[in-house]
Amino acid sequence: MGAELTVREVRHRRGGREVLRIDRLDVAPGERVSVLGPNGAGKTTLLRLLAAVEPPHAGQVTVAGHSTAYGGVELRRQVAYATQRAGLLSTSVLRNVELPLQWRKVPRRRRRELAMAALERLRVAHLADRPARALSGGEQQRVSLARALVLDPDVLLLDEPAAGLDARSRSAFFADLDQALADRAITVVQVSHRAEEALQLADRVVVLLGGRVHQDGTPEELNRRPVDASVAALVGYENLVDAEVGPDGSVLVGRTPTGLTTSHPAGPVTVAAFASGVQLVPADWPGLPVRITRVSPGPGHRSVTVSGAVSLLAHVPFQATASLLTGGSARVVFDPALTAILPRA
Ligand SMILES: Nc1ncnc2c1ncn2[C@@H]1O[C@H](COP(=O)(O)OP(=O)(O)OP(=O)(O)O)[C@@H](O)[C@H]1O
Repeated sequence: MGAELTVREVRHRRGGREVLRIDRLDVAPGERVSVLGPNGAGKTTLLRLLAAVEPPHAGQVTVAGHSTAYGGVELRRQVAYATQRAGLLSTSVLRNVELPLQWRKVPRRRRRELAMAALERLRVAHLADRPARALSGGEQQRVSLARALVLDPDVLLLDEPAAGLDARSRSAFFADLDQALADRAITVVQVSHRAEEALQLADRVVVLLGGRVHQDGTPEELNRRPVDASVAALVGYENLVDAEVGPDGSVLVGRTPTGLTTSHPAGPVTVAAFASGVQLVPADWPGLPVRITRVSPGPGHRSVTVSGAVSLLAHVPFQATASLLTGGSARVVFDPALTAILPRA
């Protein structure tokens, strides 16, 4: 059973400056929470407090009902913390994973069995005899996770676990991590500044901005209903457009209807649109009139930038782009399923 984590009225300073201010944050036993925030948002600071590396300057953090202020061996046994750098020792991979078991005085044979099983779970058992420092970044991340999981912790804290991996290795890594965690009710908190990482594995995503919780919801809620433009940008909405809601609920840019409607009251809003939700239609169709300023190939689509009534990035499927030429005219229509209407700050 994973452990419950609680954060209450926490204030924490670094270099004389308050960098974390969280009144309340709870993580239920077995829950998987991602903390998403830009560089410097306070993510690592929060993990360090949860890991009892340091106590908060004010307030309280508890793990399984015990305050981290007192540290303690029992608390450290329950929590595994994989820091941003894999931090492996310059011995063999197997030895790196065995070491925490040796500190716990696990007999040698059992140690080996458990370490090999952990390496197998992360698909790196074939590297057991290799020097740990001579591995690729992705291999080191896997070994580091095997080392964290070998003690069967109640809580796993992960700081940017897939940092430095390419897109393909990243999704393979998360798939294997998911598999490794599948039969365990372990509480997981992972931090990342990339939405595509934060949204994977998570039951819940906590958005941290300037040391404060800005939004707390399911990956679905974050995607569909970011609370404002800063969260929308973090989630990956490429376009943020100033717009107005008319008295009938229609959304206008300038005075031109976008085709979107909303239950927001009349007044200024921001339209957040994924580039894949921006459709370009012929210039004599209804929509926002634009001129195509650039067309460039992207993975599976063309990236098209437009300006005019609105400046936007559109991802247009290859087969639909034959008539899209730089300098040409078009109209923009939004796909409501890939668009969110947000209050304007
Ligand atoms: N040793 C330190 N001394 C002074 N300020 C620090 C120190 N470490 C971090 N900070 C500051 O504390 C704030 C929070 O840092 P933290 O490392 O928790 O952010 P983060 O969200 O994890 O960032 P990143 O994504 O870049 O790792 C930042 O403004 C940072 O500049």
